[in-house]
Amino acid sequence: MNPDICRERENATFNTETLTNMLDGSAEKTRRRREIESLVINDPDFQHDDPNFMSRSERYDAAVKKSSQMIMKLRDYGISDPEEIYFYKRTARRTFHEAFGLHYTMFLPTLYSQCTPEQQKKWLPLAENFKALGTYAQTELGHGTHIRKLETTATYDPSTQEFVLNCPTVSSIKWWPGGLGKTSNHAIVLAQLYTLGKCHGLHAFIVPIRCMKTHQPLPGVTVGDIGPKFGFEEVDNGYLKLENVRIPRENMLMKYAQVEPDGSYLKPPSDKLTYGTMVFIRAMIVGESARALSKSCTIAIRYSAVRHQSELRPGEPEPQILDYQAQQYKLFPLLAAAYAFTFVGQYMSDTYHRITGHINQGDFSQLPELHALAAGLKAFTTWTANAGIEVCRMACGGHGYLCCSGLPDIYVTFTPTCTYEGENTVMMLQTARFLVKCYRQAREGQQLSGTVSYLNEQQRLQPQPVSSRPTVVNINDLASLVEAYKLRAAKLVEVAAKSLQGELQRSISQEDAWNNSSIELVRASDAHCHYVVVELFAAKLSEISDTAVHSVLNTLALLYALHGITLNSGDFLQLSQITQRIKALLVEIRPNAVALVDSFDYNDEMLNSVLGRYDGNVYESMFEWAKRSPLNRTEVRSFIIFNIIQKK
Ligand SMILES: CC/C=C\C/C=C\C/C=C\C/C=C\CCC(=O)SCCNC(=O)CCNC(=O)[C@H](O)C(C)(C)COP(=O)(O)OP(=O)(O)OC[C@H]1O[C@@H](n2cnc3c(N)ncnc32)[C@H](O)[C@@H]1OP(=O)(O)O
Ligand SMILES: Cc1cc2nc3c(=O)[nH]c(=O)nc-3n(C[C@H](O)[C@H](O)[C@H](O)COP(=O)(O)OP(=O)(O)OC[C@H]3O[C@@H](n4cnc5c(N)ncnc54)[C@H](O)[C@@H]3O)c2cc1C
Repeated sequence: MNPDICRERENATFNTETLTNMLDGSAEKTRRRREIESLVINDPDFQHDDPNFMSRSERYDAAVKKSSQMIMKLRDYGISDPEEIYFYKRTARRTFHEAFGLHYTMFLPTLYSQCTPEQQKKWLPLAENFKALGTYAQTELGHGTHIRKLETTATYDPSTQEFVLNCPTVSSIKWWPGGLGKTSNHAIVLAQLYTLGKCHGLHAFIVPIRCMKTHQPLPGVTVGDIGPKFGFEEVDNGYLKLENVRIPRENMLMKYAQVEPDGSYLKPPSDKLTYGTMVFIRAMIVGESARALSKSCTIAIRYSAVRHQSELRPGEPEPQILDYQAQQYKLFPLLAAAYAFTFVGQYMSDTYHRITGHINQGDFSQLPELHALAAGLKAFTTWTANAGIEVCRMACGGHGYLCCSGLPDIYVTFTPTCTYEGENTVMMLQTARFLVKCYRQAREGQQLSGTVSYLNEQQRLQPQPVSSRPTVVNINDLASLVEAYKLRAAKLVEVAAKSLQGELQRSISQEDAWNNSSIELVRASDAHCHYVVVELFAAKLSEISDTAVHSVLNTLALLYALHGITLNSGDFLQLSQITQRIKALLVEIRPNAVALVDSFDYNDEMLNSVLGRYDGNVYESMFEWAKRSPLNRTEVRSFIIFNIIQKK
C-alpha cells in the first residue's frame, strides 16, 4: 500500500464506513451491495481485457456477450430486486454502457407505464425473457428536440384493423436509438397517429423490426448502425426506415389513448403522458451525474495524494500535489458537488416515484412540476458533472489523458447526457416555462407548493421588487446561504418574467418575446436548480446524527454554496470575504479528502483506473497496463520502419 495514501487515511477525522453506510441507506445495504459487487469481481467470466485494446466490432461483440452473461447469472443467483440488479450491472459494465441498455432503461419502462393490462400480459413475458429485445425509437434525422414535428406516421386501416407505419422522407428516418442498429428485434416507435383522416399527434407503437428466429430485418424495414461516435462504442446506435410496415391495432400502447376497431380515437387525460419515459430517464440521470462526478473525484483525489511534483519550499522534498491550494480549489468544490448531487439524485428518484404513484391513481396535478424539476435538474447536474470530469482529468496531468486513468472513458460515456433525453438548454427553457407561470400565479396571490413555494414567500415578505434587495449573507451559516440562493432564484425569475413582459409591451408576439428573453429564462432556471441543490444538501445534513460525519459534510456544503457564489458573483455581494472563507474551508477539508472519496466505496474493478487504485500503486500498474497494449504484442510492429532504418 502506498505510504502516502495510508497516511491520508490515518489523518481522517471521521469513520468512512459510517459515511458509506449513510450513502447506502444502512450498514446492511452496504453489506448486500458489496456482496453483489463481489459476485462480479470474483467471476472469471468478467475478467477481460480493457475495451480500449479492442476494435469497435470487438467491443460491441464483447458487450453483447456480457449482456447475455449477466442475464443468465442474475437468474442463477436469483437476483431480481431492481436496485440489486443495478449494483450487479454497474460493476460488470464498469464505465461503459451495455449493449442491451435501452431494453432495460426505455423499452421495458415504456411497456410498464404505457401498456394496458392486456398488452402487458402479451408483451412483458416476451420482453422480460428477452424474446422481444427492444429500444426506444423517437429521434429522427430531422428532429430530436422538436418531437411535435416528428414525421414518421402510423395510419390506421380499419379494413384490416392495422396501423401502417412509414418514414416518408429522409429526415423522418429514425436515427440514434441505442441498440437499434444490430441488437433489437423490436422498437417502441413514436409516430404521428392518423385515423379517419385526422392527425392526433405523437403516440407510441410496438414495432417488430427483426425476425425473432433469424434476426433478419422484416419486410419494409431498413435498419443498421449509424457508425462510430465520440464514445458509446459498445452501443449500436442505429437507423430505422419503415416502408408500409403493418402492425396490429393492438400494438399501439393504449393505456392512455385508444383507437377503436372502427378507427375512432379516444384521447388521453393529458397528451404529455406519451412523454412519460423521457421524464423517468431525466430523473434517473440526476443520479448518474453524481456517480460520474464522484468516480472522477475519487480518481483525481487519490492520485493527487500519491503524486509528488515540483517544489513548494526550496530544498524540501516534492510535495503531494494535493497540498497545492490551486489543486484543492479545482477538486474540492467538485467533491462537494458530487455529494450534493448524490443527495439530489436520491430526492429526484423518490419524488419521481411518489408523483408517478399519484398519476397512476389518476391525479395528474403534480405532473407539470415533476416535468420541470426533472428537466432542470437533469440539465443542471449534467452540465456541472460534465465540466467537472474534465477538470478531474486535467488535474491528473499527462496521466489523466491515458485511457487507463479511467477518466477519458468516464467523460466520453457521460458527456452525451447533456444532449440526449432532452438537450440541456431546451430542458432549462422547459423549467423556465413552469417558473414564469408560477411567478405569475404568485403575483395573483395563488398559493404555490413544492420547490417553487419560495415565489410566494418573496411576494409576501417585501412587496418591492425582489431585484432591488441586496443579497447579504452570513458566510459561515448554511441556513443563511440557503436564503441567499433562494433570494437569488426569486430575483432571477422576476428578471426573466419582467423581460418577457417588456418584450410583450413592445407588442411583439409571445413566441418572439420568449425567444428574446431566453438568456434570462435559462439563468432563472439555473438559479432555481442551484437553490434546490443547496437547499437539499442543507436538509440532508439535518438527518445526520454522527457528529464527525455531520461536521465534514457541513464543511463540504459550505464550500459548495460559497463556491457557487463565486461562480455567479454578479448575483451576490461580499466576494472578497467569501474567497478568504473558501480558502479556510479548503484547509479544513484537506485531511479528509481521501477518506471522503473512499466513502463512495468504489471498488477498483468498477473504477477501472490505475490512477485511482485503492492501494495507490499507480506507476507499477500503469506500466503493466501499457505492456498489455496490442501494439506491444510484437517487438517490431512495422517492417516498413525496419527497412527504412536498415536502408543503406
Ligand atoms: C434506469 C436509467 C438509469 C439511468 C439513466 C442513465 C442513462 C440513460 C439511459 C438511457 C438513455 C440513452 C439514450 C437517450 C434516449 C433518448 O434520448 S430518447 C429521446 C429523448 N428526446 C427528448 O427528450 C426530446 C426533447 N423534447 C421534448 O421533450 C419536447 O419536444 C419539449 C418538452 C421540448 C417540447 O414539447 P412540446 O410538446 O412542444 O411542449 P411545449 O409546447 O414546450 O409545452 C407544452 C406543455 O407541455 C408541457 N410538457 C412538455 N413536456 C412534458 C413532459 N415530458 N411531461 C409533462 N409536461 C410536459 C410543458 O410544460 C407545457 O406545459 P404548459 O402548462 O406550460 O402549457
Ligand atoms: C449517445 C446518444 C444516444 C441517444 N439515444 C437515443 C435513443 O435511444 N432514442 C432516441 O429517440 N434518441 C436518442 N438520442 C437522440 C437524442 O435524444 C437527441 O439528440 C436529443 O434529444 C437532442 O435533439 P437534437 O439532436 O435534435 O438536437 P437539436 O435540438 O437540434 O440541438 C441543436 C442545438 O439547437 C438548440 N435548440 C433546439 N431547440 C431549441 C429551442 N426551442 N430553443 C433554444 N435552443 C434550441 C439546442 O439547444 C442545441 O444547442 C441519442 C443521442 C445521443 C447523443
